[in-house]
Amino acid sequence: MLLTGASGRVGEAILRRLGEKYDWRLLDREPPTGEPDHEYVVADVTDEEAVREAVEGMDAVVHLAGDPRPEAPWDSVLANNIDGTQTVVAAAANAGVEKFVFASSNHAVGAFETDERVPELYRTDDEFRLDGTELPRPSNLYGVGKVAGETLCRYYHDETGMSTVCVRVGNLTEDHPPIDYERGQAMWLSYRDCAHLFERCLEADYEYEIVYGISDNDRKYYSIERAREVLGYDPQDNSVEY
Ligand SMILES: NC(=O)C1=CN([C@@H]2O[C@H](COP(=O)(O)OP(=O)(O)OC[C@H]3O[C@@H](n4cnc5c(N)ncnc54)[C@H](O)[C@@H]3O)[C@@H](O)[C@H]2O)C=CC1
Ligand SMILES: O=C1O[C@H](COP(=O)(O)O)[C@@H](O)[C@H](O)[C@H]1O
Repeated sequence: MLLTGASGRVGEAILRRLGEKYDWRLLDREPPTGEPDHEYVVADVTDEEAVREAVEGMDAVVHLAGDPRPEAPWDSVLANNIDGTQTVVAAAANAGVEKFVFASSNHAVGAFETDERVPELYRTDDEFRLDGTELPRPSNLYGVGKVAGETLCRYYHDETGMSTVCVRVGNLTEDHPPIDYERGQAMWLSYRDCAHLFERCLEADYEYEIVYGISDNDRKYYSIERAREVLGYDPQDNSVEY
């Protein structure tokens, strides 16, 4: 399995629980901080030759690398998130990789959080839900880049049949949900559920999917039914318990 952006937070959550389970090849533009437990490629995801070599022989690719900042400027979104994703997904599809898992974001649909809907939307008794079938509605240029990534995944799935899942990740934090932040609590993804969700993305059978990546929070405006149904996602954590 190839894991891009392996040295970041999502990579850490995945490797902490799934490090032993799979034969990983890690890729990041930052060198490892210590002696890595797995093969480690230092490369930028916009480097076509390095990416072509990195996907060789891989059954699956988990693509996390990119600029994670909601306020990321366009030049960074364009290079790291759009060009980078195109480079990785194209290389994977051309190399015959079977499964491609893309870390999309809540910001692909963040503009559904209109002034009329918030803050009630973030609370337990509100019934509004996004389920992945809605049209994209990005809240910033970073979100636009994630929508582009989802569309690239759709295109390469249709071109080559590579199974592709876009996980609209909520707010990943370690140990407990964000404090004094209702939005973050409604879209909390625990480290444990994060690893489990990506594991299901590597194990389940699917064609092209968009799912939400959050824990089973009482307060939520993202449905996790599709992830349950198609991937067998069975989250254990809930921000209400903190
Ligand atoms: N952490 C979260 O709550 C959320 C994360 N995501 C997405 O998940 C992915 C991972 O996010 P985090 O782990 O939180 O970010 P992070 O910043 O901790 O990790 C990203 C990693 O990607 C690497 N990277 C960035 N650009 C690169 C490039 N051009 N080539 C090679 N490596 C590159 C960085 O060196 C870093 O190690 C990102 O795509 C982000 O947009 C989406 C929603 C929420
Ligand atoms: O996509 C992302 O979303 C989370 C949550 O967004 P926020 O605007 O509520 O903080 C963010 O923490 C993360 O850095 C980003 O990659």
